[in-house]
Amino acid sequence: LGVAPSLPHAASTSSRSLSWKRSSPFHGALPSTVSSPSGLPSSVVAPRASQATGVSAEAENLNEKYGTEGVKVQSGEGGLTKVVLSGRDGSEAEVYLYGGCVTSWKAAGGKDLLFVRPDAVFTGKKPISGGLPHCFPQFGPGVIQQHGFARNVTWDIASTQNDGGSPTLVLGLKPSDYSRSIWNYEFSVTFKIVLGEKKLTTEMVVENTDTKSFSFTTALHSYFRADVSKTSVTGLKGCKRLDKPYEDPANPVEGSEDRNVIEFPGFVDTMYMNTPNVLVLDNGLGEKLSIRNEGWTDAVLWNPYLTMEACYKDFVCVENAQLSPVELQPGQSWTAKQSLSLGYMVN
Ligand SMILES: O=P(O)(O)OC[C@H]1O[C@H](O)[C@H](O)[C@@H](O)[C@@H]1O
Repeated sequence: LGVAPSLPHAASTSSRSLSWKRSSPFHGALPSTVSSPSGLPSSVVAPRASQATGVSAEAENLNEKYGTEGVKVQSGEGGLTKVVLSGRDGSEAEVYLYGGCVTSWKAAGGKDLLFVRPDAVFTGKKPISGGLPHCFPQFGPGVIQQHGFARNVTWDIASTQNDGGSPTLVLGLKPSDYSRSIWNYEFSVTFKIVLGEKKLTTEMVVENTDTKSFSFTTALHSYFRADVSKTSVTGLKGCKRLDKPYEDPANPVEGSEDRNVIEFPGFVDTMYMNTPNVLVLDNGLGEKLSIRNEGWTDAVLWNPYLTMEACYKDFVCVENAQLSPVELQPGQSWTAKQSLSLGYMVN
């Protein structure tokens, strides 16, 4: 980011608490010594589309195997494979296998409720910055790369279905040489995405398939389209908060949230602990979303303000998170659900 702009803070602060390492040798793009997350040369990460159809053979094969009513596998941006979910009512969602990332969700007749940053790249070499990216097995900086590796590996399609008109996609993530080189555990993660009427639900299950225990933190780093000058989040009053100041992110400042309605007048990077099951996001564009969770214990609000001058006005991140480490013994699993519902449309 070069020189840090001087930023006003939305956060009020009291005492200092946690201290951790922000920089990581893996931050951002993949390390050059690793050929690709799958262990393949990086040139084959993004499948080439056939010149005749514009659809990669991989997408065609997957579509043959998994395509069903309202679930189609296609070539997306950069030739990366995506799954398009289409509801009978006209709603739609898009999910990239790279990162297991939901990049778009539109209710019938509406605009996208999610946001993909203009600097997002679809090369299969860098996480997709936008939509609902995974932070697993680590949220934020720490002993491994920022936000873990799940957002920069290609997930598999485990199954698809359409029950009662709700297109459903289940993705799976298993260990690879790449993941073991970073985090040497055997695990299975599934991520189920169900498109409903004015509703998008996800369910993440992490299972320890190793013979030793492991612990992890995680988050759904959800980017919502917004007019940040009119955006607010409610539901966090009374929660313990940890603010990461832009100038000193390694030293989050502890406090308690006293606002019922939280706005975004400046740089915001705040972790909230033990949050309630429902937060409400008013995106300032005439839409209210309820963000319901089961199993996610915490939440994060983020807006980069002038550090991303080109787009900060157009989105906020409201992230369901599990910030205190979950320890799983062999055979144990952890489940967390998120349900996004469109409350009403003014326009
Ligand atoms: O740029 P990324 O690695 O995607 O991370 C973007 C942001 O994610 C989270 O919200 C963190 O709390 C921030 O500190 C971080 O800057």
